[in-house]
Amino acid sequence: MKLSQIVADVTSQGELAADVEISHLAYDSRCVRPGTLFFALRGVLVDGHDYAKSAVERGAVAVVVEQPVDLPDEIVQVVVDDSRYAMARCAACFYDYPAQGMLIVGVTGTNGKTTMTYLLESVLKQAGYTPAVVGTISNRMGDDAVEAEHTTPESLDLQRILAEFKSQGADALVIEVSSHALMQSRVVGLTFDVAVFTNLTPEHLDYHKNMESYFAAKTRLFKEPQIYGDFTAVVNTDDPYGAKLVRELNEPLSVGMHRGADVRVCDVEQTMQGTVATLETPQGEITVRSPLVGPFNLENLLCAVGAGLVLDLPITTIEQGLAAANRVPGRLEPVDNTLGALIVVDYAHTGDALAKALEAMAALKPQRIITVFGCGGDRDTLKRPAMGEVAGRYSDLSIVTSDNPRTENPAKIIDDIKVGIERICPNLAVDGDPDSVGKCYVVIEDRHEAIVYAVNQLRAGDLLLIAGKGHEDYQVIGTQKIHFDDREQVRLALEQRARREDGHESDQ
Ligand SMILES: CC(=O)N[C@H]1[C@@H](OP(=O)(O)OP(=O)(O)OC[C@H]2O[C@@H](n3ccc(=O)[nH]c3=O)[C@H](O)[C@@H]2O)O[C@H](CO)[C@@H](O)[C@@H]1O[C@H](C)C(=O)N[C@@H](C)C(=O)N[C@H](CCC(=O)O)C(=O)O
Ligand SMILES: Nc1ncnc2c1ncn2[C@@H]1O[C@H](COP(=O)(O)OP(=O)(O)OP(=O)(O)O)[C@@H](O)[C@H]1O
Ligand SMILES: N[C@H](CCC[C@H](N)C(=O)O)C(=O)O
Ligand SMILES: [Mg+2]
Repeated sequence: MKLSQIVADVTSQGELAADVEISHLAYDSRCVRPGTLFFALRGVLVDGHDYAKSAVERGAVAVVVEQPVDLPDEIVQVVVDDSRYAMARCAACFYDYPAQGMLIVGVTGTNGKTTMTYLLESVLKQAGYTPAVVGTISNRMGDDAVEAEHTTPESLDLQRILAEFKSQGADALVIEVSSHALMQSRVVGLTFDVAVFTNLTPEHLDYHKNMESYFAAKTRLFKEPQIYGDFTAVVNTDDPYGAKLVRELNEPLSVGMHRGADVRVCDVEQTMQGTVATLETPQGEITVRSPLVGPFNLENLLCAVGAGLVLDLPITTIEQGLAAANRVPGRLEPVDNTLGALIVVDYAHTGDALAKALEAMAALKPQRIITVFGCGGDRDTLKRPAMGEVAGRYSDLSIVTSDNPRTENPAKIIDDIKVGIERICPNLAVDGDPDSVGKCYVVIEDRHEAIVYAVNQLRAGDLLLIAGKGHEDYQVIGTQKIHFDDREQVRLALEQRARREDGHESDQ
């Protein structure tokens, strides 16, 4: 495709020094090959403009830059105000505007996005669509999935992924829109038919600095109709930031437990088997039956109903779609065992998510709650003491361990968590003595050992929550990614315990 065609939306024709043929787009110099148009992005760590020369050495024939760089004369430089915005527009053109003609549903908020995408995928399927799903777990159509690197892909990758999905028959997209994505124009080029705001609680404050900027980032999706479309927003007004957002929008659809919400709960019954709820909506009563458990999932179900209504889907379609939705991998996922305990793996990796998951579990009134968790490295450090405090408050025994330490020292991350947990339980458990359990914690840095220890503590009637990694089948230690799956680790620990106990019995 000619450069002039690709950049037509971001610059005027006359400004191009020459028109060249472009066969590939890239924003990372290491991915450049001959015939590439390279986008220089200013990053948090480095400035892509510093890599333009290296991109050219690898075969880039043109560059999109925010200021001219020192390059050979034959390299065409397209100067724009914002390279990320320009990249999104150019990628949409290069991949032949794959989002055009698709029904597009966006989900933003701190927690519940992935869960919502599974619910909405099922509702859209019920309505006869062939939806693609883009989010934290994977980018997929049905069961055909590619593991995701980010919750929301970089615009160039997103447009390429969408083009592939479209060629395979996708006519709808359900996409998680992270705050990073909105700050970095990753979803520019998509015009939404509906978007949902789930909630906003502290997370990613390393990047956004404070809650107001985080709120501003998340809500850009709803406040820039010239970019993202003039759709009706679905907002969870039980959340204080959701309540603030509805006051700032034109005729959104509010959902919540409270009487003032457009979609509200009249009646609900929740067990470990699922949720049955009757909702009042502007279109009449809806009965929700879902395998999802816990009060927070009722919020997610309300949001999904709201989105279905905004899309004008029949009530029976919404009901059947929600009933058919699968449980989301790694979200309150039970692991079978013969100990008479409930063992659950969950992706809670913020203070609020951990509180919501533990509240849901506490409602089952287990004998004791044992929680294994850590916090990711190279991420918001403020959530560490917050998660520590929450775990301490709800658990009889907390086992503090590593999550994905990435390039940080795991012991330092654990020290940050201890600041919060020690506000609640200043006592360290006496190692190995189950009777020491009672509002206390232990530190076991190795996550495998932590899970083994937790499983060995379990008695009938106990609940074990292993939080933070959910569906992840890896652990990032330093810059290495090793295979690690909490669910597998639990099974291994259960087998080990069973073998040991069998051995003891046969000794007697
Ligand atoms: C904080 C953040 O969002 N970082 C993302 C951002 O990085 P950045 O702008 O800081 O880029 P940088 O690393 O400084 O590099 C600047 C530019 O130079 C280029 N470069 C760099 C080195 C080189 O040799 N050659 C080269 O061309 C880079 O490709 C980039 O274009 O843009 C990069 C290119 O797209 C992303 O890879 C990177 O994701 C990092 C790895 C990351 O961890 N992001 C996480 C925090 C993230 O995005 N999370 C959200 C939310 C998660 C959720 O709540 O679910 C997500 O959507 O996943
Ligand atoms: N509506 C909700 N409110 C609070 N916590 C929730 C809600 N929904 C899910 N959670 C908790 O948050 C965890 C993550 O849920 P989910 O993956 O759906 O959220 P997400 O917004 O996609 O997260 P991420 O930002 O990591 O992509 C769950 O495992 C659960 O513990
Ligand atoms: N999307 C989140 C996921 C965090 C998951 C947790 N296991 C961690 O590694 O911190 C992030 O990238 O911050
Ligand atoms: Mg997600």
